Amino acid sequence: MTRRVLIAGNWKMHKTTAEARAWCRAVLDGLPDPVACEVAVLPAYPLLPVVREALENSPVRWGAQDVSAHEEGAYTGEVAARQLADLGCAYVVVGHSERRAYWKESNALVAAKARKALEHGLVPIVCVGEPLEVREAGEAVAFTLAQLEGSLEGVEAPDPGRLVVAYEPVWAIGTGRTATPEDAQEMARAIRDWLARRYTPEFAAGVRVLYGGSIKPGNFAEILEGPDVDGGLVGGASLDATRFLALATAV
Ligand SMILES: O=C[C@H](O)COP(=O)(O)O
Repeated sequence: MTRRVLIAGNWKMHKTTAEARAWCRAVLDGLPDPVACEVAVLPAYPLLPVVREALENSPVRWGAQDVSAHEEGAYTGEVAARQLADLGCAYVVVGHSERRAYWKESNALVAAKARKALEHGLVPIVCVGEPLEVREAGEAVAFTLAQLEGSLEGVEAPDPGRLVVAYEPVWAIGTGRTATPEDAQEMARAIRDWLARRYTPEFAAGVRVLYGGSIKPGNFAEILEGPDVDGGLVGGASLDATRFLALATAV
């Protein structure tokens, strides 16, 4: 099964509405036609209407960085999957390591968010990855697969195109230190093998597995050489439209 490379830019807590508009304009102006990969941007919630307005009817899709596990109601500060769907979101990140670390999100909560996203037609980008001490202890694969198992508890995607897994080693996020292409491929392969056991080999063959952690134009092409690595979840290098475009053209 062919899997289309996905480059998703996670802006995290950056940009104003004016900056978001300028980024969208610059990316649309610079994007090759046709573009060889799928491109998406994941802004903070308040920027979604602006991004939607700028990107509607373009090849660039958009999504959110988190979602509530609740349907709707008295949950101050939460944003519902149906609200994201209403804003035209295609994707939503769940279980980013920053949310796991700073808001103590558990695997069970991440799985509930992924299920809620799917209920509303959003594609969850389920993030997993080990901290440095786990990698140094040689336990990275076992740790990450256990995290994945918990984060996909009860998650049944209707087809493989409706689920994305992002491997983001915690020690590589925002540090300038990237996993080697071999390490990224080893983990992506292990994730796919696990998906084949948990779902079916056909399903696993269609799920996109992204790498994330200090991706930049200079290292992306070699990371993508891993046959099981299907794209990138990009933080810092997605903020600047020119650098982001350089990633899209590296594919
Ligand atoms: O979601 C994106 C990741 O956290 C990677 O961030 P980074 O590219 O700034 O290391």
